[in-house]
Amino acid sequence: MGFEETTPIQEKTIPYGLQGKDLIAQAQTGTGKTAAFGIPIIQRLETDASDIQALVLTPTRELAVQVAEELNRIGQFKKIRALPIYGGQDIGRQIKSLKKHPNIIVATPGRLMDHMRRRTIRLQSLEAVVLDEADEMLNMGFIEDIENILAETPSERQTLLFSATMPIPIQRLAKKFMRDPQVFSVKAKEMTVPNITQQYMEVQEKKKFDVLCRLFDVQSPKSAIVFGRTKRRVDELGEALNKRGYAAEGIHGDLNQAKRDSVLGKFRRGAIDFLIATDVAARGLDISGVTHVYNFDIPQDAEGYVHRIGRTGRAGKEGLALTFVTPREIDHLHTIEALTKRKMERKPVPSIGDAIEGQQRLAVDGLLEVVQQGNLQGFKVLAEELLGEHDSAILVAAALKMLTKETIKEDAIKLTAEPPLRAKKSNNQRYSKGRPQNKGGKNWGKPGGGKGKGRSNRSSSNKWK
Ligand SMILES: Nc1ncnc2c1ncn2[C@@H]1O[C@H](COP(=O)(O)OP(=O)(O)OP(=O)(O)O)[C@@H](O)[C@H]1O
Ligand SMILES: [Mg+2]
Repeated sequence: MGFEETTPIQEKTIPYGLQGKDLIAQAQTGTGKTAAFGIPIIQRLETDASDIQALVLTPTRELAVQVAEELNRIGQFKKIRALPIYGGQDIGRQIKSLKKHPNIIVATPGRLMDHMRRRTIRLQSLEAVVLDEADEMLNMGFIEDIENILAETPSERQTLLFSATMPIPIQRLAKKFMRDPQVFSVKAKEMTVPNITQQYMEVQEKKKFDVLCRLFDVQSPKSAIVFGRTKRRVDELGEALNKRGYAAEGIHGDLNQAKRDSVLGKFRRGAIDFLIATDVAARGLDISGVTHVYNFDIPQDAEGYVHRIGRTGRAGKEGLALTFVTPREIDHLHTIEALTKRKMERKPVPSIGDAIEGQQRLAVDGLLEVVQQGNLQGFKVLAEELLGEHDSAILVAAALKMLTKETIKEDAIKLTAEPPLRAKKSNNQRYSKGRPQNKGGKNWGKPGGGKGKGRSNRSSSNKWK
């Protein structure tokens, strides 16, 4: 897989995982938690057992697919097979695949329980259960389902909990169905990785859309995720961006699965530059090359913030996260900062002039790239002819004008306003109590390493430090 060394969380947890011990592991987004549970589980499994031996639960369908793919990559030479089981997919097809005896099931709770009721999945031989995004899975929405599922599994199973956020009350709750778990958690100060630049911008609700477009023009992100609060917001925003000529598509829970798959597929392939999403895409998704995350609407809480911005800056790469905050939401922003113990840098709203300048810069870059590629022989005669009749600076200026995206007309588009989010009472106890076991690996988290840009990141030897 091109991995050259373990990440800190892998180094800490794999030995315990191999011993079959229970674990609660909190480590920053994009630091390889999937392999941290996947490697020891796969190492311990028997290849020729016909029962399901391990179960991974995830909060979303897309994450189930992604985790199953990663487990299949890890287990390929041992011939371990992981099967994703999730809602929105044809159940008959799933039953067929289940008959081929996968070793590991990666499931969303609802569809799994459906199979349990039909007796098409039995969990009586399970060796290990993983809750990926454990705090989310143990949140109100899922807890009952999780309890029902765990009740059907052997009590001597290994239970592994992983997430980038693990509030103390959730850890306490989790211990009830674990056996003397080893806890690895990061200090609140290190909840986000340092390679994500965190900024915010104070913007009035009705100005957000124009400011977003200007930002796109100034920053020209290669690949960005824009998070909105509601499904309506995502729909409207996607449509509005298309009208302005940006390659964007939306993803949220009301779209059918085929649509969700196709949108995410296009984004992964780079066929669209902007993914507009609700929090359905906030957790776990590992899409290489996401350079920017924009919080068009401020997230509900600090956990949501950590996961959303964690879609960029993964595996040691750099990323930029920018959060819009309306004047009435400033307090809410400060409660998020208080929990992550990290300040976001305040940025001024870019002007139309900045946007135009950004577009012109982009045109210049484009022109210079073509110059560098060379192979212009076919145009040279024409060029010389033109230069005989016109001033050279005028000619280049005209070419640049043609290459520059037309200045946006900031009118016409109106999104339905979202009411401001109110700051909840700050709850600093959520992370600061208890003793974080984060000894060793002291360099991890400090900027300096992992600066290598571009594709070859996986082979730069100190990227995890
Ligand atoms: N030891 C390693 N060396 C290099 N790359 C790695 C290593 N382990 C994992 N990766 C890669 O790092 C990326 C992020 O991993 P992963 O998705 O498991 O992160 P995560 O910690 O689960 O993040 P999140 O909290 O967002 O779910 C993946 O592309 C994965 O293949
Ligand atoms: Mg993950």
